[in-house]
Amino acid sequence: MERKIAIQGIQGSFHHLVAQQYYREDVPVLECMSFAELTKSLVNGNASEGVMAIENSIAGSILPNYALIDENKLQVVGEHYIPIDMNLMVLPGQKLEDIKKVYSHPMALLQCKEFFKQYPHIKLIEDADTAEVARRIAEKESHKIAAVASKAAAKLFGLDILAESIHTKKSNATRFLIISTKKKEPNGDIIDKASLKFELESKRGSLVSVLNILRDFNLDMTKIQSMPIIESPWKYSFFIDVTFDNYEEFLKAVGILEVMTEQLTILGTYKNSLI
Ligand SMILES: O=C(O)C(=O)C[C@]1(C(=O)O)C=C[C@@H](O)C=C1
Repeated sequence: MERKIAIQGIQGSFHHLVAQQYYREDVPVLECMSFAELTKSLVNGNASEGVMAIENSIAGSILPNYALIDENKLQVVGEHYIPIDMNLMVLPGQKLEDIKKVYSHPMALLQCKEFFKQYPHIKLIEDADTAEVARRIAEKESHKIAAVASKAAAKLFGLDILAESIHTKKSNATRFLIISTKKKEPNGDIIDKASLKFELESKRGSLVSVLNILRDFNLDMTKIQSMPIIESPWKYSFFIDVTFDNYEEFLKAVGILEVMTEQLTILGTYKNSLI
């Protein structure tokens, strides 16, 4: 039997949408109610690959997800970007004036902060998943409560959309990683992006030296994220993404970075999906 793809949330969530676009419309999914549960399902072998949000253009990086990938020694085997459209939805018949509480995923609420400033009487409550709230409202026939979720979720659970596209900037987008316990199998895809992690001694110019190597070997850094090393206060590890045209040059740069940095790990090499 085909193994499932782990997603955060349920059908109708943005993770589900990504799984459908990245694999195929009817891909079998394993619904997980937290990112920690998602990574656990991969480690336990209950899913073959997972879809995990890593950064949103309005709300920023999901820092705990860097730690989850690192701690569980997972590999990044792909990436996918989607525009995110947030909608306020309710049980049919409810009006905006009736709404007292709105539940959604914390990243979703962050993306709609500006919209809710107009309605200070509405309480925003963080929940595990956008679509799961929509399903709960429908199943329990909850009044005075709304969800922030995708249009697909409203359709799936028969809710009415009270306000469309309520995210702060119209260009809202989220980057998702495709993760696995195994390295990417060659499947004919071009490999032109990599995610790396390393630690640096707190020494003048140590990060600049790394950046110079990236430049010298024609690697384009698309993202840098520092993370505190919890065992050593005020010491940081760095997660970087680079794109390149020449895989050999990438390998040469890695060889040098191995000497210049501490604990260099290749978190994955895969196809760049940002056009
Ligand atoms: O709750 C969902 O529907 C999700 O897929 C989670 C999630 C996230 O983790 O960032 C996915 C994309 C959006 O940025 C908002 C929420």
